Amino acid sequence: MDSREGIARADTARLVSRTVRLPDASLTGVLRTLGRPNAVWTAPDEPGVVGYGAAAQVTADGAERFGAVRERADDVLASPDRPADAPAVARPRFLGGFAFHDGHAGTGPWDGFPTAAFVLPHVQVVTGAGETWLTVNAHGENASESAVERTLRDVTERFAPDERAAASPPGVVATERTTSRAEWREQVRAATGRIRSGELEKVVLAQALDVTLAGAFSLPDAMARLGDTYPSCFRFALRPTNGAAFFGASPERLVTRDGDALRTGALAATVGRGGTPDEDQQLAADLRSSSKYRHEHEVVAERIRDQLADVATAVETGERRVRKLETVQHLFTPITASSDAHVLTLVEALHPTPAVGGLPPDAALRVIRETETFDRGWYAAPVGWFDRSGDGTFAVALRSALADETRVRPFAGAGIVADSDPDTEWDEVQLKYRPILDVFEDDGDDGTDARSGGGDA
Ligand SMILES: C=C(O[C@@H]1C=C(C(=O)O)C=C[C@H]1O)C(=O)O
Repeated sequence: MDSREGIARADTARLVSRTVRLPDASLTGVLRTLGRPNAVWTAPDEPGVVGYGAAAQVTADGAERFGAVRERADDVLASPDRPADAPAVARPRFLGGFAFHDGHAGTGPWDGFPTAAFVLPHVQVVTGAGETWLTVNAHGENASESAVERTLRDVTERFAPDERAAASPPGVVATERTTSRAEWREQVRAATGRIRSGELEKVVLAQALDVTLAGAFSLPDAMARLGDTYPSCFRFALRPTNGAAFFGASPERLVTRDGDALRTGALAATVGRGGTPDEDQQLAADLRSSSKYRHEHEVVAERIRDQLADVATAVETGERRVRKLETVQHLFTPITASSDAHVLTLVEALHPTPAVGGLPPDAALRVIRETETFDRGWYAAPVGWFDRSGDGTFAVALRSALADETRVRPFAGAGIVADSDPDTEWDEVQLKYRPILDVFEDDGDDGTDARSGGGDA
C-alpha cells in the first residue's frame, strides 16, 4: 500500500463531505445493516462512529509516525467542502491506530497492520443520544459533489436497522499459549532480577493466546457483547486493509482533547473480583492499602504528569479510586489539564505510559523486546480518532485481540515491579483475557484455565 496515495496531490485534491440524518439505530444495528466496516469506535461519553471504505488513508512508519500522520491528515482535512449547517457530531474524522513499537514489522499475524494507519471513511455513520447521522466523504482531484450525493442516497435507501440481539457465542475448540507458565515464571524472575539490580523500576510483560473458534468470527456480535458487558470501556475495531480485525474493550483512556480541555489518567495495579460482596470489598481494600500496588500505580501517575509537562498546562490530579470491571479491579487516578496541542501531539508525548511500557521507558522497552516471544503489534498502543481541529480521543488498546475468520489472538499483560510474584502475575493476565474470551466461549466449560488461572499450557 502506498501511504501517500491520494495525498501527494494535496494541492489540487479537495475534500467533499455531505451529511443526512438516518433513522435512529444502535451501533450494532448499524453494523448489521451496512456490513463489515473498516473502523468502529465508541466510548462511554462519546457517540459511536462506524466507517466504511476510505476517502483517504494515511499510513506512516517509525518513531516519527505520530507527526507524519498528522501532517498527511491535515492536508486532507485542510479545506473541506462541507455545508456550514452540518451537525458537528457528523464531521469528518480520521479513525485508526499505531503499533506499540517504533520498529513494527507488520508481518505474521499483523500482516495488513502498518506502524500507523488511519482512515477517513468514505461512508461514516455516527450514532448516539438518539440521533444517527450519515456522512459521505470523498477526497481527490476528482471528488465530486454529485457522486457524494448519490452515495448518500444509496446508503439511506438500504438503511433498515437490524436490531436483533447477538447470536449465541460460537464456542472455542482450541487454545494455545505463546508463553507457557514455566517460561512466564522465568521471564518474570529475570525481570524482577533486573529491577532489583537497578537497571529499571517497572516493566509490563505480556502474552498472547491462539484461539480457534468453532464458528466464524462476527464483528457485530463481538461489539454487541462487549457493549453489554463493558459499557464504561472504549470499544473499537479496526481493519486497515480489509483483512483481520483488531478489536477490544479497553478501560484505559490514553487522552482526550476537546477544545483546550485535556483528559487522561493513570490506570495501573490490578486485583480480581471477589465471589461475594465482602470478598470483593476486601480485594479492593487490599488494592488501596498495599504498598506494592500503590507504588506500581504512583510511578504511572507521576510519569504521566511529567510526560504532559511540555504539551499542557494546569495539570491537575484527581482522587485515586478503585475502578471495578467485570473480572478485575484497578487503581485509577484521573488527570486533567489544558492544552491547545493536536491530540496526536499528546498521543506522542504519552505513548507508552508506564502502565503498558515501564520505567525508565527506554530500559523497559529494551526488556520487553528482549523478553517477549510474540509480536505486540498494535496491542497496548494508541487507537482512536481525531478531527480537523485536532480534537480527538485515544484509548490504550488493551483487552484486545486480532480476529480473522475462525482464529482469534487475544493479548494481555501485567506490570512487574521488584516484588512481583510470577504466579500472581500469571493469574492477573488470565483475568485480563476474559473480556475477549467471554465474547466467544459457550457458557459451559471450554477446557482452558483462563478464568481460574490454574494449570499449565
Ligand atoms: C497490560 C494490561 O493492563 C495494564 C496493566 C495493569 C497492571 O499492571 O495492573 C492495569 C491496567 C492496564 O494499565 C492489559 O490489560 O493487558
